[in-house]
Amino acid sequence: MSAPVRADCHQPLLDTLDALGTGGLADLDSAELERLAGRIRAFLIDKVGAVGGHLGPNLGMVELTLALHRVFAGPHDTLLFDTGHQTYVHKILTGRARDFDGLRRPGGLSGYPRRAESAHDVIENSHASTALSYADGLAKARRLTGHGDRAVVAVIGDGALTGGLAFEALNNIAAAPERPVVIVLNDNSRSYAPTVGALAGHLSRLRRDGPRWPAPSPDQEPAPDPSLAPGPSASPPSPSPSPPQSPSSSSQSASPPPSPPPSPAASPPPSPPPCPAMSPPASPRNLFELLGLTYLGPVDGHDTLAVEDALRAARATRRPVVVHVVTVKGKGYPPAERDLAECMHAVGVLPDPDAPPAAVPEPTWTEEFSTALCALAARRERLVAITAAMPGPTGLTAFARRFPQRCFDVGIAEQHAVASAAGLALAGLHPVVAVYATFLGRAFDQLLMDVALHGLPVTFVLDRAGVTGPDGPSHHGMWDLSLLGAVPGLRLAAPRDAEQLRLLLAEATADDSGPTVLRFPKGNPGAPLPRRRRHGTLDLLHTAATPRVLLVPTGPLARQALGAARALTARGIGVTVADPRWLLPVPDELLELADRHRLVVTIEDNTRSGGFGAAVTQRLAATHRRTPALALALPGRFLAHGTRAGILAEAGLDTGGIIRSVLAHPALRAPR
Ligand SMILES: Cc1ncc(C[n+]2csc(CCOP(=O)(O)OP(=O)(O)O)c2C)c(N)n1
Ligand SMILES: CC(=O)[C@@H](O)[C@H](O)COP(=O)(O)O
Ligand SMILES: [Mg+2]
Repeated sequence: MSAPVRADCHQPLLDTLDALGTGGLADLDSAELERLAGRIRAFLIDKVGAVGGHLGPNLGMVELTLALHRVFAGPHDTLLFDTGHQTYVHKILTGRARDFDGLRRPGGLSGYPRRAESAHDVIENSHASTALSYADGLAKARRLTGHGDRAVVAVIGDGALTGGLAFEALNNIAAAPERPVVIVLNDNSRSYAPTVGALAGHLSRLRRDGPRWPAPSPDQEPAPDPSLAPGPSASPPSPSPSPPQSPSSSSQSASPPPSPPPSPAASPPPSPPPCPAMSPPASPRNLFELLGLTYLGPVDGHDTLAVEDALRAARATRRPVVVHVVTVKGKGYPPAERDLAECMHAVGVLPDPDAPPAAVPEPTWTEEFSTALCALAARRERLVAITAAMPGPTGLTAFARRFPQRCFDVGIAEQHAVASAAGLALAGLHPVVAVYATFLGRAFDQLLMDVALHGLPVTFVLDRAGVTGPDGPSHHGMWDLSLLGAVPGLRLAAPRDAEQLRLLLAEATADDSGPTVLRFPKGNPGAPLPRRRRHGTLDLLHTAATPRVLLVPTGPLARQALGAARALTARGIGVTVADPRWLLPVPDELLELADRHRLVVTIEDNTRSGGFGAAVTQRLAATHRRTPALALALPGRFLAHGTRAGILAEAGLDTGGIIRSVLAHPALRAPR
């Protein structure tokens, strides 16, 4: 899969990586490590800036990942990365530097770990807060299968640690002191925005007041906490290195673990220095020690050797241990470090500073939602909004600024977001839960049993519904219609353009009968799609004197349906395009309209199984209607990363695909 390497400024890095071969990384000295880190950082800025991706998170991971690969030898040892968006350096160190020109592009390098790319990659799911659970399972398996020598290491961000699943795992990991797990907490004090909640406060105090690893000498000032930086600055102070610390608890020397076999990325690490086996201190100093975990840190995450020292000590404890690593998101790239909103968490192609300013882009679906919600909230005081650590990406930033008391960021905690929305609704408010469609799956039980069971008025706004594209299989929002179609009392709408988004949001937030849902994709709504006329609750966008085919698109796929309708009409086939607006439950008028056509074609960017088309087919059958129905949908498999347009076309959901599917249907060949 390696792309042809451009003879470019990164050749020294590529040469260094080639020379490292099997395990040379561990042999580099401090100066060589610093030079390598600088080259990797420049590589990331250049390559990610050219194609887009998670620049901020990965700039913060350079030294930490170098230390990880110097101490642990994958794939014999297992390195798990929570969420996985911060694994570009891991990929560079495991032989994939030459593939970065194709990062997140069709057929190119995934932006997340991918087992097909490397034996060093494990968790492909980009949904946060799962890595500690994998680690718990792996540690149990290693013990049962006699592979206790293979380290289990889980890197989790401070944001992902706010997810409930992470605490479920901690509860289990900490209960088994005999099962070693190395938990590396990558604490940059941010999710997208600054991480919220009591845990964030606790970590902030640990960064500021906690013991350090290594402990500062008596004459050394404690390292400043980058998250406490006063404000925009050229480069928030990174935690300064501090000298080694002897652990606080009673200590006896522990025999160093056997050296693991070499891996392509790292030579067998030198046997760690003898290090005291640690047990929880008599007086726990933090949440982790209260649970019985060994805690090492905070350690300066940009001092490779200090991190390495802490990781070796952690490995030597042979216990479940947390290594608290303090990093700076966007480290080493001032535009990212100065981006106080999101530290360039996820960027598109960075603009060429010498190029003329680009034209003002048209509003996105997210921006249209943001504007519409603020307008409604100004009139309806009962409206409150909830986000799971994504105020910016879900369009709640403006709302939070205008109505700070009515906007709640609960951290990466979708289940809590939905259950707390039930609480807000019980008290007479109307919560709007803004969440990516793919992440709602995590809170389906709360939606079903805490909101719908009680018939509570909560509106879910699902951004990134359908095919998202570059973020790969666990980011496409392609299951919500299947899941939500099963929820009693739930109403779901899909706006086809910005005007419908405004109208449907107003209708949804005015409905207090139970849960309502709006779904729209990533990208821009495009030009308005006016209706020709109403038909009951349906908007007819295209009509025919002698209609034969009824096209029923979901939301913005109306644009593709209209293109197909015009082409089919030109071939003498009468086509009606009906936009139901409210897709679920399937409107009765749609069934009646079907009676007047030879074929009903539903078009949805949801998986075929249990989607909108399945619901229409079910209702046609249940009402004894004979009009054949054809469901055009996404295939029932995980879809690799690519472009949104390319994936939709491959699924036959573009104009040409719709035309081909209609013409191929036998109902069109039957006598008129
Ligand atoms: C369940 C879930 N909700 C939301 C997201 C979107 N998301 C991706 S990365 C991220 C922030 C992660 O913060 P942290 O774990 O601290 O990692 P960092 O980016 O700071 O390295 C979020 C909210 C997700 N991937 N999964
Ligand atoms: C890793 C993660 O879940 C998000 O950062 C995701 O990459 C956002 O993608 P968008 O570009 O669609 O906001
Ligand atoms: Mg973070």
